[in-house]
Amino acid sequence: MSQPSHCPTIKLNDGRNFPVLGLGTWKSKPGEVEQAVKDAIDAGYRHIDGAFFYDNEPEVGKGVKAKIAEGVIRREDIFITSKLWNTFHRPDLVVDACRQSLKNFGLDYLDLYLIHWPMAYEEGGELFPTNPDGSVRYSDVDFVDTWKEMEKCVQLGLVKSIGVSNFNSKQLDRLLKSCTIRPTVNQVECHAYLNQRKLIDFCNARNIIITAYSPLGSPDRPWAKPGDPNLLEDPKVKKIAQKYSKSPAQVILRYLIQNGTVPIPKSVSKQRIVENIQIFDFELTSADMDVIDTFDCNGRLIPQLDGKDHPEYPFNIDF
Ligand SMILES: NC(=O)C1=CN([C@@H]2O[C@H](COP(=O)(O)OP(=O)(O)OC[C@H]3O[C@@H](n4cnc5c(N)ncnc54)[C@H](OP(=O)(O)O)[C@@H]3O)[C@@H](O)[C@H]2O)C=CC1
Ligand SMILES: O=C1CO[C@H](CO)[C@@H](O)[C@@H]1O
Repeated sequence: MSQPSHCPTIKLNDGRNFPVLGLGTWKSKPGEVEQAVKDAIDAGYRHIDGAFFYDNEPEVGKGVKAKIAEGVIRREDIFITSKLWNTFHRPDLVVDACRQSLKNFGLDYLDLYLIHWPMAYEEGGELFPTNPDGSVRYSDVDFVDTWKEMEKCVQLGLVKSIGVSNFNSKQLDRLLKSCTIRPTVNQVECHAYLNQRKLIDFCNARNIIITAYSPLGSPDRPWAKPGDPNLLEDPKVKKIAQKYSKSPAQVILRYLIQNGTVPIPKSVSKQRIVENIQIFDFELTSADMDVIDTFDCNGRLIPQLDGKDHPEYPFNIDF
């Protein structure tokens, strides 16, 4: 392999360094994700985005530990994120859920632990507890109470930083009013079709970093239909890419970086993993940024419709 790329970091509001690009792992299967993690570390990635829900934490952990054993990285060189799933929001379940993710990875601390969604689902059974009519059974646990236990995970030394995912501005404001430890990150869907300008400004003003999930438009999302718009095939993106001798994915990721967000593209292909980190050697002009800005169309691809009737469903307001 060629020389690994160097990935810059930004500071979280708790003073820790956060690599500005990470490897996504949703849909990366056991059997392929361990190698993907190893390839990513060899390519220079120092940030892996995981979640209990992705059902692959043991394999992700194997990849990380193999690279530590080889001496390529030390534990403190890599930033590992996991997320608390919706069925574990009840305060008595949070610390144990965190310990379970640690056990899955085979690690003794996480760098970042996020509340995956603001909605709580009924505890104690399947990840999507369903009624006979297919609707999900909700729980009325308040995420503010869940957050207190996230803070406990920090106090216990299980995690270094905590944050949220899929929270809207109102939910963040409510959390900020009652927290002791402020959320460092809000991980949300963010790409050129949903550029999240207002939420980015809102979070920046409160020193919260936006992690951009589905940054490439999640072309492998299970519900994608033939004919759905594909960001990577957009002729305007292709034209910009040609100008810089870069790929459409590299242009799209660079756009997100220049917007101050932290993209976490998923790939299990070594070639694309390498490609996706080769974005720190060029800069899009403001004219090219403006062209990509015009794509914004509230094009939400991950609507989590099973939660849509929950009082804390985050996508019923502007941002
Ligand atoms: N907090 C949350 O609720 C959510 C978090 N996430 C996180 O964000 C990550 C990324 O989002 P995700 O939805 O997976 O989608 P992405 O936008 O990262 O797209 C992934 C898809 O793009 C392909 N791809 C990757 N690189 C390239 C490239 N250079 N050129 C062409 N195709 C490419 C991948 O294929 P291949 O693998 O074959 O290369 C895969 O099909 C997730 O994996 C997860 O970690 C995602 C959704 C929700
Ligand atoms: O991270 C995620 C990946 O996609 C899932 C299916 O919609 C989401 O529930 C989850 O937020």
